[in-house]
Amino acid sequence: MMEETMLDKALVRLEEAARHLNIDSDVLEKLKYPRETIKARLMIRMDDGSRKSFMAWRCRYDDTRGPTKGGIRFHPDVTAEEVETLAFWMTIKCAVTNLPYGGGKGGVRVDPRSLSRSEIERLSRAYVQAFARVIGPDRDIPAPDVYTNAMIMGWMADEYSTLMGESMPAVVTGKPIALGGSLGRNDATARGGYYLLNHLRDELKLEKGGRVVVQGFGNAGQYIAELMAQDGYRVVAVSDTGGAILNDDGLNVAELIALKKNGKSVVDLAGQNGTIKISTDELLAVPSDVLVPAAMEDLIHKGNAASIRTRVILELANGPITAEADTILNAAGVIILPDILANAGGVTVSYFEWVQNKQGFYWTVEEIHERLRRIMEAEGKLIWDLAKEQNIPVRTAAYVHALGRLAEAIEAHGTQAFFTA
Ligand SMILES: NC(=O)C1=CN([C@@H]2O[C@H](COP(=O)(O)OP(=O)(O)OC[C@H]3O[C@@H](n4cnc5c(N)ncnc54)[C@H](O)[C@@H]3O)[C@@H](O)[C@H]2O)C=CC1
Ligand SMILES: O=C(O)CCC(=O)C(=O)O
Repeated sequence: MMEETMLDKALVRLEEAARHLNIDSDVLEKLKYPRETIKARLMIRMDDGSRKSFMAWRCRYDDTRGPTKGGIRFHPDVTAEEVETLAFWMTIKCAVTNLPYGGGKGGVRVDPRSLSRSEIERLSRAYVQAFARVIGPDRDIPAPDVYTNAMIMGWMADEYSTLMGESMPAVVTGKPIALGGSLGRNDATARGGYYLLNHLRDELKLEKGGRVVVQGFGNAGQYIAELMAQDGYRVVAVSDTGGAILNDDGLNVAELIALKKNGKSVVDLAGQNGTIKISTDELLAVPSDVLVPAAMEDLIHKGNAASIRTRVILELANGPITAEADTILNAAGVIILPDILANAGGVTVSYFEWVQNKQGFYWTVEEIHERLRRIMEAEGKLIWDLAKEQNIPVRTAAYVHALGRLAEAIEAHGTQAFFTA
């Protein structure tokens, strides 16, 4: 028997949602496979004059609802299958928030920490050269993800514009403001999750002063810690690849962010003002009101799920909880606000950036925040109410919500031909 792949495991959640809807079997057949996954070997010149090559992928999973959209990840362990699974989640996520997009994702197998800034620039430009026929402002629109950032998106947009011979900022989102980026994209993933949590605060019985634990302290993790601390929550434990720290009186989030900006790990704060170093598994067992996974997939699994002492999980990471762990946590009464809803703020503000680029007319940060808040609250509440009405986990409700929209679009398309790679 063939081993179940990461995508197979992700699809189980879609199949479960389909049981709550009366949809044509064609819909599931269409959503079970990526439309196309392209791979390329990127060859770049290193600073010492040598050449080095890196595997890279771009997956356009489904474009029924619009151009495919999703980030590019630079990570030493990235695989084609991971990229396809992340692109599948993007397809569902864009339908959750009703953005006019399908789902895509990209990856380069590289440890960017081992490259210089100019090597990363050459790699980013090589990615665009390799995938120039795949991406495009009305075809497939990349954005940042793990270990990529605004600077990289700026290089990518610039390379694409150079290749096409005209300014095309709408090909990539998450760019620097000076190159057509949107105000509010930097903290959008965390802010969207924060608006959702805040809107459901009464239902979740959350109170100011509540304890927050954050796994992963990058873009999503730092901003959620900052927003929650500003709102009176106590961020008691955080982690990164260097390890984890705990302070029951609350960590100094601003100090931690400054530390990270200087290229250090959160564990470098251990030993100061009652902050202690703990293991990454101990982090999950720290009692909290809200646990925020903001690192990588599958870090919460059947081996550590039972140790988790929290009431609410806000999934800012994509796919941080395995299906087995999900079952354990649901049985324990932990409410999980799932990735496809909780972290949709990032792609939502990416959509705003794309609209602004196409219009050539830019919005204030207040307008961005207000539009983001409205979407997160409206979609979040519909999903929450569906979960209560049907007595199903919020994750299943989010899939049902998205699948309804996808089914409508797939059926409306009729017998559109599609090809798999
Ligand atoms: N950046 C964005 O706009 C969006 C990101 N996401 C998801 O959020 C998650 C985090 O992404 P970003 O914050 O953008 O990445 P990032 O590259 O800014 O930060 C990743 C962080 O995770 C930490 N990390 C990695 N492996 C870890 C481990 N095993 N244990 C603890 N910490 C670990 C790293 O040290 C780093 O602090 C990913 O799942 C990503 O797909 C989701 C939606 C949008
Ligand atoms: O901003 C975007 O377009 C996509 C962000 C992303 O990769 C994600 O939501 O996982």
